[in-house]
Amino acid sequence: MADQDSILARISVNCPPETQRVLTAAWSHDVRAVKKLLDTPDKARCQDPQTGETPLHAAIRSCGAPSEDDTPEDLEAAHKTVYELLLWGAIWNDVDDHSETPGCVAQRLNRPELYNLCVDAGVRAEMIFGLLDGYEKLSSDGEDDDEEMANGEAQVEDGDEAPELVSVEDDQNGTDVVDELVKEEPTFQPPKNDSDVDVKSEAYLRSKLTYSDGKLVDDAGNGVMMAWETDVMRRSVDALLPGKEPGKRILNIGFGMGIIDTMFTETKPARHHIIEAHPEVLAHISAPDSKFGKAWEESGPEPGAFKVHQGKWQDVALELLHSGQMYDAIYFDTFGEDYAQLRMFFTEFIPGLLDTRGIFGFFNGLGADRKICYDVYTKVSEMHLSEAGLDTDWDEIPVDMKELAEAGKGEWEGVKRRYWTLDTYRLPTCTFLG
Ligand SMILES: C[S@@+](CC[C@H](N)C(=O)[O-])C[C@H]1O[C@@H](n2cnc3c(N)ncnc32)[C@H](O)[C@@H]1O
Repeated sequence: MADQDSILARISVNCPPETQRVLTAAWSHDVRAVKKLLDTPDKARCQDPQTGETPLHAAIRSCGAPSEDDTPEDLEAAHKTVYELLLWGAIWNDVDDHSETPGCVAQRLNRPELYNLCVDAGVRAEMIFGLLDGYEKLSSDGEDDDEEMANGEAQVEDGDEAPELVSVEDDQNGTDVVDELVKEEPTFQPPKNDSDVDVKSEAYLRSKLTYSDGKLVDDAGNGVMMAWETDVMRRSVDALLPGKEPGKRILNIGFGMGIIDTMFTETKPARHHIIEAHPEVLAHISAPDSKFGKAWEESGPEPGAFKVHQGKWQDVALELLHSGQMYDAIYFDTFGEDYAQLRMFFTEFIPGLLDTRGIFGFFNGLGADRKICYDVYTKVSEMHLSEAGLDTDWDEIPVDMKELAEAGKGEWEGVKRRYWTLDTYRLPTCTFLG
């Protein structure tokens, strides 16, 4: 086992004794001790303040890579420990000081059974978040609560902070004010990485964009669209229009560099609608040398058949829905929006806009900066798609990582965030069930 994975390297001398006890029990797969120590979810979520090791990391890491010394009993004990920790609310995606989640450790050590337990825990957690999200929207002050919670989670760096002096006031008689020394436990500060950049839709739609060298980049340096995705776009067109018969009705959401729209025009559709919201992309579309300007719109088989709808899809698609438009192929690829928006498109728009024999696809970049997140989101999106009455086929496409392997280099030169890190793209093809 590499040094960085040894118990000495992972449980630091600064680790509070209670956390140390849970980590050590998890590390040695002592299921009885783990059960005894875990009496609240907090315990299953404890972290070494220096290494960020959680009991879940410890239980997986201590297995090491598969070896001849493994016995079925060891593996069963490891499995049971991980299961017990998850039962007690251990968090599937906490990262340690090497920016690894427990699932990343299982993947690196080639422990697929433990990796799959982490994926399943991730799916459960994200499905529950999805439900809570839905309920939050019903509450008028949900957003404030969220903000307060986020602010309240400020973390203490390192273990050398001075104990904090707090005043405890007795409200009953208003007189008894006691100053108490409260020793705050040090907490782990996860390392910052480039995937922490949070792009917000409204800010993106106001940002300045640059088209250059096979890239569309916003003013914060985020890659909005990149030429390396051309193969994914080609395969998406193949999946959406098998046989490439002319005369299909196509809706594409998000123009970007116009890569997929150019491919769609080659199939000679009867209707080709594009929805785009960014003013600079729209200016690019209507520039004199654009293939999608006025002349293209006027070249459609009937007025309005070829059209760039200006505005956010949330508004435009609603109008299309209300006016009874239907499509044989719909593709969705926006930028700066969270998964909740995509899910809303699945459940609230696809059933009305897609012909019963139509095909829907989307750019599947969900969680693509970490394999376990990608695997979790594949399952979560498949479940939400089936809620919308859709059956999903996933086609695995190899991605040539030669020019994509290192942040800031190759294709990523001039791009802040490496939003893709995986050598396989999972392409979704969705059709109505039954
Ligand atoms: C990743 S690019 C699309 C790339 C495209 N598939 C191609 O082949 O070039 C995303 C596009 O979605 C647009 N967009 C982002 N949010 C949007 C929204 N709410 N409504 C409509 N378009 C949006 C962006 O401005 C951008 O042009």
